[in-house]
Amino acid sequence: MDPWQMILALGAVFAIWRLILWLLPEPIPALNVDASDVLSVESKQNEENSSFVPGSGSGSQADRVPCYDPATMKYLGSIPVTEPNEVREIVKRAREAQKVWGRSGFNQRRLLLRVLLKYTLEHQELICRVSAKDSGKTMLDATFGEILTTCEKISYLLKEGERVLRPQYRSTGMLMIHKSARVEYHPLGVIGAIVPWNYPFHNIFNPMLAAVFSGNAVVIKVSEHASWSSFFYLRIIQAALKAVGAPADLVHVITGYAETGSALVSSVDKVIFVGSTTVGRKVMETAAKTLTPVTLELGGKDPVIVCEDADLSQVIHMAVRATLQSAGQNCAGAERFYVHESIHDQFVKEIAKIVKSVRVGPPLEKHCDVGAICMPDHAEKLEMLVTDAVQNGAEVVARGTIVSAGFGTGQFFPPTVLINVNHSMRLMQEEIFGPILNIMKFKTDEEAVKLANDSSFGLGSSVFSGSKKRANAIASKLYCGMASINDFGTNYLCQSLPFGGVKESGFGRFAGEEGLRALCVVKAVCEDRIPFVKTSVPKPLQYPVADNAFQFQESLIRMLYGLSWTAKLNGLVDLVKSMSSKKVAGQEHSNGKVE
Ligand SMILES: NC(=O)c1ccc[n+]([C@@H]2O[C@H](COP(=O)([O-])OP(=O)(O)OC[C@H]3O[C@@H](n4cnc5c(N)ncnc54)[C@H](O)[C@@H]3O)[C@@H](O)[C@H]2O)c1
Repeated sequence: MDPWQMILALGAVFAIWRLILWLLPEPIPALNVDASDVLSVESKQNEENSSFVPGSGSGSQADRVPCYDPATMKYLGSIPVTEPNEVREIVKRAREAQKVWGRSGFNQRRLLLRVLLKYTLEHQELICRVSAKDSGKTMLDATFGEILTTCEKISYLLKEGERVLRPQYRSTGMLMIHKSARVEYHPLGVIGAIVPWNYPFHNIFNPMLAAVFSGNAVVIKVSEHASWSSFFYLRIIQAALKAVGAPADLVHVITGYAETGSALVSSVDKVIFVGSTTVGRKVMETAAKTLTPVTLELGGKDPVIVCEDADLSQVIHMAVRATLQSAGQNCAGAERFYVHESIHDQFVKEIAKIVKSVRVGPPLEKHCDVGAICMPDHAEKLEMLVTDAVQNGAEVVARGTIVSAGFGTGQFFPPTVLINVNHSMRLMQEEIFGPILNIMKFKTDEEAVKLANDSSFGLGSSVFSGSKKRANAIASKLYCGMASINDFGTNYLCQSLPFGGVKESGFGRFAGEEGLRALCVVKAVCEDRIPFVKTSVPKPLQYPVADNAFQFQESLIRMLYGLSWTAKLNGLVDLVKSMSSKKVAGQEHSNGKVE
């Protein structure tokens, strides 16, 4: 065999080996996560059957967070509050862990995500059941908001995360043509995430996945209204960290109230706050003291515009899911429907028919379409908003049925359809966060845009029309962070897209390239591109500067930025002249005297 044949044969063996490696699935460790505490709650509850009365009874002290199932009001136990000094200690530990993790390669980070994906896929039912117990949602709502969203996020990070975080080369322009310019994305350090209760699993996994993939540590403050599930979900993450050899202190979950959240804001390198506008303002105030950067993902009042040429058979079902998913407790839920007057009655009739058939109740005990309202007293607030609207001229055209009798004393609100609403009503101004479908008529596209923009929020939006051109034209005029054309909420399932709002819906973006890079120190780096070519200070500009230094600089600027070739040429001629001038290089000043 001659040397060339040898090289070719070796090349072929190597290529086949790589192909086999590529075809064989990478072994992914299976996790052994202890779920005995969350699983045993049900049998314990059946024995004790203890109901929880908010503000009283076991575990309602300030140093414990009482937990209960909002669909049955059965007591689940209590979780200790993380005190501010403990928060600072936890952040310190996370900081040490991050120093190690920050040096990890993308292969290890991807393996961590694959391990988590495998566990999630194999334990969908358990994860959803635990979430349903803690937040009162149905298993179906949990598969959408907890599992589907999390799997999509992992899938995006696996496919595109490394590309997004790799150094990005930028143009230099004529002036710096001898340079190479790039942006590097380095981990910020410790990310603090303060999250609400509406999706207990996803709200922990969402910031955690992005933070650890970008090389950060993360400390997540969960809501006092969904703390019970958090330690089980944390155990999944801890088991995954261990399986891939990552530091145990990389991810923490803390529990408690405002004081705990405040302590986190002032200890970390960046805060992702997901919650109400009122608390978002407080978080920003605290962050201002330490100049901690914040991303605020706040409330919404998303409009849905339905034009007369829309496919009604599609829109109807979309509209109901957009309002009833998780009993309407979604930041980007449909809160205002603007329907063209020519199809208004038909739209209302079909929506009303569906909503009348909807059953509301404890989702783990009875077959229901809609689960509980998580926050105590919120069902009463929803009823009060409906009453206020009716007193001001609105009409209730349909309500769902509560089927909870005999199955618990949970917090339920029947899905409600209202027409004849207007913007003077509280229900069209405030974030509802419940299963209420408000429908208003519009005549022209301009009117629809005006109505949709008449809100203090600006998170998501939807436009339905048979004409894509028309729908896009309307969507482009909406002042908000996200728009779905002929669909609802799909932006969040395209994890390549940034998620976030304007006005009282907050600022900064989560998800997508923007969200991932927002967890990084964005470092601009400039270096020589051509070997042996360096920047040197031209003679006239060296200290002590020449008398004609200004003329030199002025000619240079004209040469570089002149608006025509003749102007550039003129600049060049003057530049050469100024260089050859006798007054170059501060010769008159060389004795150091001022003349
Ligand atoms: N835009 C989004 O991505 C998004 C997603 C989900 C929910 N939300 C919004 O969340 C709200 C519902 O959730 P919620 O009722 O749990 O919100 P919330 O604002 O009452 O609480 C959110 C979190 O902030 C903590 N907190 C309270 N006071 C604090 C303080 N002073 N400093 C620091 N942290 C503090 C809470 O303990 C909780 O963990 C709705 O307005 C909804 O629109 C927004």
